[in-house]
Amino acid sequence: MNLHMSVSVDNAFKAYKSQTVLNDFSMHVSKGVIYGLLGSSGCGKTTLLNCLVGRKKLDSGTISILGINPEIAAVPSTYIGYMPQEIAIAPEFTISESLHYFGRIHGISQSIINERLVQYCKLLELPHHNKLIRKCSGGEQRRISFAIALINNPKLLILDEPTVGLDPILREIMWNYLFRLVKDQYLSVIITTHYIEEVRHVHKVGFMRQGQLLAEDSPDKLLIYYKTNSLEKVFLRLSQKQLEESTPLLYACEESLNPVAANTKTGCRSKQTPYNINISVNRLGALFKKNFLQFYRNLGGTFFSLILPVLSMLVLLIAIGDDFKDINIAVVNNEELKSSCDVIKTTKETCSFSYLGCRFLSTLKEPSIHKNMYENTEVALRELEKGNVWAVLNIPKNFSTAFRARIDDGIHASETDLNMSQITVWVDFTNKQIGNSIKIKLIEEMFNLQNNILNECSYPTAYLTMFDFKELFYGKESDKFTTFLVPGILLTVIFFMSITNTVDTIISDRVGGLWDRSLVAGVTTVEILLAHFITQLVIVLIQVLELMILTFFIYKIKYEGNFLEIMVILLAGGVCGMTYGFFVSIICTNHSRANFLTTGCFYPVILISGVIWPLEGMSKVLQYCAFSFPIALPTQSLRNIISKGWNFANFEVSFGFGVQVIWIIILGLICVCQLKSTR
Ligand SMILES: Nc1ncnc2c1ncn2[C@@H]1O[C@H](COP(=O)(O)OP(=O)(O)OP(=O)(O)O)[C@@H](O)[C@H]1O
Repeated sequence: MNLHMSVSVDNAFKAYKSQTVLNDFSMHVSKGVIYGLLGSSGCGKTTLLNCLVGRKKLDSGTISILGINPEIAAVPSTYIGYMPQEIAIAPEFTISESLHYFGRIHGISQSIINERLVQYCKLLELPHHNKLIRKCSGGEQRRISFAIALINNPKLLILDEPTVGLDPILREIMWNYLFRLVKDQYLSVIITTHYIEEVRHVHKVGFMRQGQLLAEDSPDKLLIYYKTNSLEKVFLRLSQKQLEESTPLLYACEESLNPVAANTKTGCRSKQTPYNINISVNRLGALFKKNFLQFYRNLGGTFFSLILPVLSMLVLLIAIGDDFKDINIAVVNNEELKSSCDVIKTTKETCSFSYLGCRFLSTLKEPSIHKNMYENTEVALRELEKGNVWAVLNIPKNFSTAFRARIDDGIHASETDLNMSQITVWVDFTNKQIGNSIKIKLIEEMFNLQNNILNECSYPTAYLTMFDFKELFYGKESDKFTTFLVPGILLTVIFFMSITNTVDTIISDRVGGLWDRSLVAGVTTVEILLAHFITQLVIVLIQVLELMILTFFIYKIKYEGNFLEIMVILLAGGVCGMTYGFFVSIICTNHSRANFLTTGCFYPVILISGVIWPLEGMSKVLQYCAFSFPIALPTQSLRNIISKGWNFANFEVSFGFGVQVIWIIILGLICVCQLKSTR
């Protein structure tokens, strides 16, 4: 180990799938120097820096940072100050909150952070410290990012293109400050830049091309060696030489011959660092504050999380499940003139077999049925054909007398009487729900009319009645379709809201680089996941409570079972959605992919999970598929608690809950494994 070395990289290889990005790369940075890493776009500079700070892992080769091999032991995060290429600060933070967030992660006291905040604001000409990051200009954001890299007074500063977007005066200020830090604090700096002449005065430059280091030395020595006055020309000459020789070429100063480098051309795969499960209250506190600020400063997200679930449920409760209204039907009453029907309204109903058509029609009332009287069946049927009515009723001429004959003569009734005592109905079944509702309504009303007449005449009512429907244990005939829908919709709303919230926050952090920057600053993956988990759990809890208050207390949907058990199933649904959200955020690298994966599973889940249509109406294969989904069986559990009053002691309830727990465990494990293997 060379104690004068700040960073040594030896024989590094790194590939993304088939593309080799670092190809036998070696580089050496002494303590107390500024090292300018130069290279064309896409040559692997950022990849190298990511490997140095632990964001990525080498496929083979060795890295030593301040004498520590990060493959063997973690480099203390307080040693390194890191400014990534992306801004990597939460846009919802203010400048002050950004510095406090990273300072707190590094374990720096509030008073010191405040001191440094004042110092950096002055030095880097930052706007007022209460200004939101999203309202700062690109150059301001870059300077804030630079200040964050300095907040922990690091021994090694790694800066990925820090001067992009800065005006020459600010660039000058930044460079002067770096030279002062190196002089005063014996700090080492690795800096990448596209502006080659910018590094003219650094202590050492490294030229990188196609994953290899072409040369590293002081700019002066390189200029003398290549007999030119421009570093740009040096780079061009080196590049040409590499093309001509097409073999690794290294013009190296004596430092590159250090013993570590010479002895470590192992070519073996890097060892995985053990998964860090340390949890610090300080870092968790910083993460919670970050999550809270991101939540409440994001008005759209807050609205989405807290108002939308209630709105969705409200729409369901108002729009679905109520009885149909104003269904137009056409009626042809051949029995009597229309005016005769008015007579029976004032006539006391006795055992009289007259105007039965009118009596039947008087039971079909507004608001559900709207009757349109016609004198002629052909005209009525034409209305059905035109789609103006949903059904046509034709009451025969001798309906009442034939009805009496049917009752009196029983099986001896003539065929004519049997036919004449039947009302012919043509129904438009293109809308199954409406068609069936008309059918059921007509059958029910005819059943009531028959019973009334038999009662008036003191005949036994069982005479014409083949079924005696009774309500016993569960459910009432008067229960609306909403009662069936509520459990599934509650679970689905919670499940998908939870997915969307989780995906939105995590992907934003990952894409913006904040996740990785926090890791480099010392936060562990477990802490990030735990902080997200607890924050999301609080949001899910609020969502569950507002949905339950709306459904069961404001809209007064009856629930037979235990309120707390309903809450447990809904919370588990939320956690299930959250773990699926974690999974989506980990495997997707951007918002649009995550959206496809989230919305892509919405319809299959909602359609085949028995939320809208009973599972019994599906094929067996589909039913088994649905059972494995995180919504189907839990919906049945919830339905059993709400409608039947069952509890967790009942297998039908606990099994659905078990499915949720299994989903949570499996998805959680996949997330942890995926996070371990993605570097
Ligand atoms: N996660 C990734 N997956 C696949 N390829 C990647 C990934 N990250 C980088 N690359 C590819 O690796 C190569 C080197 O990328 P890198 O960002 O390290 O280059 P760079 O030198 O920093 O470029 P620039 O100066 O433009 O930022 C590029 O071709 C890039 O497309």
